[in-house]
Amino acid sequence: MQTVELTEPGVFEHRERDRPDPAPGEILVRVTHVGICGSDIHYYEHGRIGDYVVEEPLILGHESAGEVAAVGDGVTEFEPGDEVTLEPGVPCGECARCRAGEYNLCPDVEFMATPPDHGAFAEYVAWDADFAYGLPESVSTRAGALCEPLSVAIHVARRADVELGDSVLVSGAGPIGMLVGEAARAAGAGSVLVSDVVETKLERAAEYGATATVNVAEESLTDTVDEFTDGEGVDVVIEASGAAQSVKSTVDAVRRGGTVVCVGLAAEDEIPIQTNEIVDKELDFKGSFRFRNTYDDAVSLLERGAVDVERIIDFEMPMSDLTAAFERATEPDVVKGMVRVGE
Ligand SMILES: NC(=O)C1=CN([C@@H]2O[C@H](COP(=O)(O)OP(=O)(O)OC[C@H]3O[C@@H](n4cnc5c(N)ncnc54)[C@H](O)[C@@H]3O)[C@@H](O)[C@H]2O)C=CC1
Ligand SMILES: CC(=O)[C@H](N)C(=O)O
Repeated sequence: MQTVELTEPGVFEHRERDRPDPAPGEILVRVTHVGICGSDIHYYEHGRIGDYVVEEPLILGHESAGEVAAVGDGVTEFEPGDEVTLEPGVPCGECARCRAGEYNLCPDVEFMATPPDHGAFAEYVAWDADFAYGLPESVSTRAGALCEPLSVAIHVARRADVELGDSVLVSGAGPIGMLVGEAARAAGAGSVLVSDVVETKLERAAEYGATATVNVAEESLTDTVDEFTDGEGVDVVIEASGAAQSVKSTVDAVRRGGTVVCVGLAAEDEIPIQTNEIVDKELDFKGSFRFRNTYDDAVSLLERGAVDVERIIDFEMPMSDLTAAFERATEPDVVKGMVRVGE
């Protein structure tokens, strides 16, 4: 089968590998669509993310969907021809965090496209059937591939305990911020204010349903939030940019007794923050990491039309042009690039 592998920063090589056989409990999936994630771009440009270093050729891509080509022994829930989306992390199932149900925090998780685990820019992937989810006819594999970033967003909305009518500030209008806005609305948020520093991203956020937007490179976030909430502060802040200034400003933007959830990953290891304000305002200040138990709900949101992931996709290119697709995905206006695998 054809694969595309990152051999060094900025270099993809097209290679032939043996098609995998599905082991007992696995399905073999003919991959049709893979979204390009910011982490794929980071590996492509830098060959590493923190301690995860690409030392051997690595197949990137973890936002994937396709068609079942074969099933391994013991798999009864799928048959060849079914369309599926793949949850990219398979946890150990045995550690304390897995036993507690927090499997997204498993230290031994095998996560696609995270060295040394390969991802989905390949014609076929053999994957644990328990981490595959059937797509109904109304949900395409192109949309189904984006159950992954949608899952990140659903988990964030759950961590934030978004309640009916809540005012929510989402910082960062990349794919995660866009989908967080959608998940917050689906959870009942009354209003969603989106901040960014790129005007075109804010225009996209407004088209996508943001109640209001603020360009924090040009306007004061505090003044906008005050105006938006009559000086109260928002009920929930979701930090989805990873920008240090944005992380710091969460504490000012949220109301007393409100909730801040950080999903963005900062370039810095440490960001100074007003801890006394967190105490004085009695904030719930949380992180959100990947997702757990979200895929069924992500598929259901797409099936019901409650979330439209198509609107964040800027382009689709074939895997045979993966370098061009990655270069295009780095353009500042682009929110999400999609790769078509196979015919
Ligand atoms: N915790 C988790 O499980 C996950 C975390 N991430 C992280 O979430 C963040 C968002 O992911 P993507 O949307 O893919 O990234 P992205 O880079 O596409 O989007 C970030 C957005 O933030 C904007 N931004 C930059 N400075 C800003 C500021 N001061 N205020 C407001 N917005 C600002 C950028 O213009 C951009 O539109 C990244 O840091 C990523 O690493 C992504 C996936 C999972
Ligand atoms: C979930 C992601 O998008 C990210 N690549 C990660 O490794 O957590």
